[in-house]
Amino acid sequence: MFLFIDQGNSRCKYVLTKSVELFKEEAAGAWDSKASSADELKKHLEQFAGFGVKAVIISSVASRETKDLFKQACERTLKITPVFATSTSSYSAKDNSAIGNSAQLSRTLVNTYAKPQALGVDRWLAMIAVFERCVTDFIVIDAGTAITADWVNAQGVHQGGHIVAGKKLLQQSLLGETGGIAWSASHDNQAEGDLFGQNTSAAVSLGADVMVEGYCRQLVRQIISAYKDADNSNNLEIWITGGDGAEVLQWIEQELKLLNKPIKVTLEPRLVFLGLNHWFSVNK
Ligand SMILES: Nc1ncnc2c1ncn2[C@@H]1O[C@H](COP(=O)(O)OP(=O)(O)OP(=O)(O)O)[C@@H](O)[C@H]1O
Ligand SMILES: CC(C)(CO)[C@@H](O)C(=O)NCCC(=O)O
Ligand SMILES: [K+]
Repeated sequence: MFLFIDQGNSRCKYVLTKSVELFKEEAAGAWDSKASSADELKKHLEQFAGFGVKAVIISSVASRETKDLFKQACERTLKITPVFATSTSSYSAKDNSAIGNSAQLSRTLVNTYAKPQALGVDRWLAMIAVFERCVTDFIVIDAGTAITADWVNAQGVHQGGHIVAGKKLLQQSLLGETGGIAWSASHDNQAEGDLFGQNTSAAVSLGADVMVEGYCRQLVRQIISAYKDADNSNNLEIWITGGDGAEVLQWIEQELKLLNKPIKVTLEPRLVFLGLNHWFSVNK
């Protein structure tokens, strides 16, 4: 069995699979990333002890210390040293005629960061997964604790991206960093209000909703504007993943409809895992 792990800022998600080639999920689940003391981590990993795990492959955006803690816990409980995926300067796609790639035998995804490893590995893996499934320009949006959007052209060159705070981070930054808001919110039993908050909790949470909706809609406008002079604006796909992907999909689709732009949008919750699987296929 192979254990694939996506260690995000809030949740640690896993997939167990018998075969890297087929990547069929035998089991999948998640736990809270914050609960990461050595003991708690050990408990989480012990659930895999009876599965005959041969390798542990991990995408982690955690700190060096948290990664080390994970490595030690893995070595103690499963007797396996996990392999951590890293962002690299390029990735060569498999020859895949199923997606219309018979003409271009070698396709390469290019990381344009001056320091390639500085690009979040989850972003890189999500790009790899889409690159393996799409031969046009694409945008990949990962809506997790942070929301990231990355733009890759048909030649495979990363054009850059955005990193924005997701809903929970937006709320935490207000409630955590400003004493007055936290004090006011501490008087709220529950959020009151529908469109506009009638107490602090609701004002902060409804505001965060509008921020995320606004970012998604404006992102679509920015993309459409970038393609306005191109005759190939239909040669663009949008791919979405992450815990809040379904909600982001809704805003993106509404905005595209409003602008009458029939761009193909795909929600694929497993993009980071699919990318991690491709990464492992070439790095094992
Ligand atoms: N079962 C769940 N538990 C917790 N959050 C969930 C769950 N299902 C969906 N979500 C949503 O997922 C969001 C977190 O997304 P995700 O799990 O992709 O983030 P993450 O683990 O922090 O990853 P990253 O740090 O890579 O963004 C939360 O804001 C929440 O709204
Ligand atoms: C932005 C996050 C936190 C998203 O999970 C992650 O990709 C990350 O830590 N990135 C490093 C910074 C960068 O990608 O430019
Ligand atoms: K993620």
